[in-house]
Amino acid sequence: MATYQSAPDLPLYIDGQFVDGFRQFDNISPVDGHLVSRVAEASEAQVAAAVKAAQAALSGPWGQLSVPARAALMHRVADGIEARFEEFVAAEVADTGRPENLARTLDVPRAIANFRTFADLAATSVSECCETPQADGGLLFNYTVRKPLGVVAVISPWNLPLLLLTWKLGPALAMGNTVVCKPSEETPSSATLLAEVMHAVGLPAGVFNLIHGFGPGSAGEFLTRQPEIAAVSFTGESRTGSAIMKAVADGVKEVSFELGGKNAAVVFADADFDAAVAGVARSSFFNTGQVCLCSERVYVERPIFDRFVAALKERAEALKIGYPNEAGVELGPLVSQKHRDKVLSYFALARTEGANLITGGDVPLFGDARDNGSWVRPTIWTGLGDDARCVREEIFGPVCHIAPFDDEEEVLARVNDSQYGLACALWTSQVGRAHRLARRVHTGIVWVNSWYARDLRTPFGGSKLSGMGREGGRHSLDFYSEISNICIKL
Ligand SMILES: NC(=O)c1ccc[n+]([C@@H]2O[C@H](COP(=O)([O-])OP(=O)(O)OC[C@H]3O[C@@H](n4cnc5c(N)ncnc54)[C@H](O)[C@@H]3O)[C@@H](O)[C@H]2O)c1
Ligand SMILES: O=C/C=C/C=C(\O)C(=O)O
Repeated sequence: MATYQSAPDLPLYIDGQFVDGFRQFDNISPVDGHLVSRVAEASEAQVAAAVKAAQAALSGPWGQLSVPARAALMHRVADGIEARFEEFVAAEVADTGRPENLARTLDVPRAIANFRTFADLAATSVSECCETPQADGGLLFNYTVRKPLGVVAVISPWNLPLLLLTWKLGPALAMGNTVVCKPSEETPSSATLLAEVMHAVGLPAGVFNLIHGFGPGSAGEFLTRQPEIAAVSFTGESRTGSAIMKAVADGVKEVSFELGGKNAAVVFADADFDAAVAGVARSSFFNTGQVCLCSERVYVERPIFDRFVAALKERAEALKIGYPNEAGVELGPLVSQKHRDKVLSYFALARTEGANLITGGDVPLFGDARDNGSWVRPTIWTGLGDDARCVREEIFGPVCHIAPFDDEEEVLARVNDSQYGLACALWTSQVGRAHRLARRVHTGIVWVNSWYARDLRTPFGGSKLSGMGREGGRHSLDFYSEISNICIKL
C-alpha cells in the first residue's frame, strides 16, 4: 500500500552527489494542503556546475561505452524502478494527489517501458548506406553514423511527472548523451527517487544530473542559458516553449517541444454510442483533465446531441472523486491551488460568456481536510460559440464544451479552426469517413474510436502552438543523436 505522508527534504543531484540547494521551497499536497517535503532550489552556479559535469562526463567512461552496453544500463535503470515500484507510486501520489491506481497502471509502468523501449530501439537500430557508381568506373560508398548530441537539457511538466521525464531520458541516455533534468517545481519527488536509482545503478558521475527550481529567473531559465548545452527537450506550456526558444536562439540549439493543446473529440451519429460516451468521458476527465491530449472541445452530430449531453452528464456526475488510496477513486485534485485558480477563472469566464452549465463548475465541499486541497468538479458546458475563449484557450482541467454539428465539412473546419494542433479523437463506425477525416485534421495525432492508446514506436507531437518535432520510436533516436554521413571512394 503506497503512503503519501510527508517525506524528507529533497536534494539536488549534481556530478554524482546529492547536495543541498542555496535555499528551499515547499512542496504542498494538492489533496489537503499538507507539507509533503522541502525541496532544494539550485542556484545559477549549481546549474552551471551540473552542465559542466555533464559536459565532462561525455569524454569519460560514458563516452567510451558501446550502444549495447548503454542499453544494458538503461535496462538496469528500469530494473531499479521496478524494484522500488511502490515508492515511485507513493512519490507521484504525494505530489499530484492522483489515484494510486493511476500511478500504478500508467505512470510507473510507462517509466519502466520508456527506458526498456529506447534501450532496445537503440541497440537494434541500423544506419543508412548507399553505393554511387562513378563515371570512371569507381564507386562511392556512403554510410551514416549516429553520435550523441552532447549535453541535453530536459525540462518537464507536472501533469505526468515521471512518465514525461523518462519519455525524454530513455532515448537521450540510450543515444549516449548526458543530461541535466529540471522537473516541475510542483512535482519534484519521483525525479529525486529516480536520481537514487541512477546513482545505485552506477551511471558515471555527471551523466545524469537533477536540478530543482522554477522557470523564469530560476533553475529552468538558468539551464537553457548555459552555453554548453547542445539541445533542449521541453514539455510544457506553449508560452514557455516560446520563452525557451528565445533563450537558446543565439546559440542555435536543437529543440524538441511538446506543448499545449485544445483538442477536439468528434462523435458521429453512427458511432457506437456507449463507447463514444465512455471514450469522451475518459478523454475529457482523465487525470482530472490534466493531460495535453484531453478533449476540451466535443462536437456531436445533431441527431444524437441531446442524448449524448445527457449521457456524458450522467458519466461525469458518477465519477468517484476521493483520496488517492480510496477504493474505486477515479478523480484526484488539480495539481495546485494556483492551477485551480486558473481553472476556476475559466469557470467564471464561461458564465460571463453565456455558457449553459450542464454539470460541475464549482468546488466540491468535503467537510474534511480535502477542503484545504485543490479540488474541482468535472464540468460540462454547451451553448458557446466557436469564438468563445473557453472554446479556444487551453484550460487544463476536467472540463469540456459540447457543440452540435451537421456534416463532415462543417465539423472539420471547426476542429481545424484552432491555434493548436496536437490531438483529435474521431468516433464513427464508417471506416472510409474515419480515414478521410483523419488525414485532413491538422493535428499530430488522431485516434479513431479510441483515445490515448499508445505505441511508443509511433511519432508523438503536434503542430502550430502544440509544439515542434516528433518523439517516439526512431524519431527519438533521430532527435537525440547527431547523424553524420561518411563517403568513401572505393
Ligand atoms: N504536448 C505535450 O506532450 C504536453 C505534455 C504535458 C503537458 N503539456 C503542457 O504543459 C502545460 C502544463 O505543464 P506546466 O504547467 O508544468 O507547464 P510550464 O510550461 O509552466 O512548466 C513546464 C516546465 O518548464 C519550466 N519552466 C517554466 N518557465 C520556464 C522558462 N522560462 N525556462 C525554462 N524552464 C521553464 C517549469 O519549471 C516546468 O519544469 C500545459 O499547457 C500542457 O498542455 C504538454
Ligand atoms: O500531457 C501530455 C501527455 C503526453 C504523453 C506522452 O508524451 C506519452 O504518452 O508518451
